[in-house]
Amino acid sequence: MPYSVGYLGPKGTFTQKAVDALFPEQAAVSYQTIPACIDAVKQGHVRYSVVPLENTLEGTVNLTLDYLINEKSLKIVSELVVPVEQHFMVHPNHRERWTEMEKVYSHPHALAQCHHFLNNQMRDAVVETYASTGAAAKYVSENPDLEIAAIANDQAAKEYNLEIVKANIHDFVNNETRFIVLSKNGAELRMNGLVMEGFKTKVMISLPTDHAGALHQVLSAFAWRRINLSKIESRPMKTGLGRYYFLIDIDQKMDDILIPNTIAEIEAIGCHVELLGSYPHYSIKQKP
Ligand SMILES: O=C(O)C(=O)C[C@]1(C(=O)O)C=C[C@@H](O)C=C1
Repeated sequence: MPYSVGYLGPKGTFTQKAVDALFPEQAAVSYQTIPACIDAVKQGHVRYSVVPLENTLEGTVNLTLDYLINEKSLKIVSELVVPVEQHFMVHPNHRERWTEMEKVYSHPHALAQCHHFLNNQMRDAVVETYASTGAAAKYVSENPDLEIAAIANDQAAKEYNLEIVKANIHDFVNNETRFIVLSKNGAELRMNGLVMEGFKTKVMISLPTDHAGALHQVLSAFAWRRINLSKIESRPMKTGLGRYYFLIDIDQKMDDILIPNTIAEIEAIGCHVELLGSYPHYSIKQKP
């Protein structure tokens, strides 16, 4: 049955690459911001939404995580890692004079992935953030008279008829972004055309105040059961200085005994535990 999928647009974003790989046959609906994508699935305008969660060079996309923490009605149902290659592009009129562009636009994460290039080759240009790489490329194509450039991917260059004047300007190779699929119905989502690499379960834990060694006890509840964790990070609760949520990725699927018993042990210390999703993960490999 056809359905629609929300993503951080417009056309030509890295999120669109993730959507094309995950949902090649469904209608993709573009939203201008990550919160708009999350609201669209929450309000039932789309069945799923795809948003970026983490990048190799820049780390967590805090906006996504902070929204997710507060959206109790949504769950992560799938995950896809996509290679990220950033290119410097201008309107074809400026092809010969690209080093003289006055402004460079892109998503903050994309700009942060290209520090060396910007510092060495575009030192005098003003760097300005845009809601997405695709939106930056679109703006550059719509303003051929301005001396401006965008950092975006090859699909954006094609979509908006821009010229890539410097390819692969990201600071380090193996640049990848992890995207998650959100839905109201928390059922795991397996993708047909992709090879599944494993399962994850993401939980969010808040510790009791004034409980010495609480985090140690949380981690040991996983450790003595030999449950592998692949990530632990903290985000502010935004209720007072020094108050943080801990987000933990468990390297296996939710089961009937092991993970529920671990959660019960953690809750017995006075922690609050919330399940953000138990889902398969996939990746698109880097080109050799
Ligand atoms: O702007 C885009 O193209 C996005 O899909 C967002 C995003 C991000 O938020 O990290 C995704 C991948 C790249 O790392 C740069 C930007």
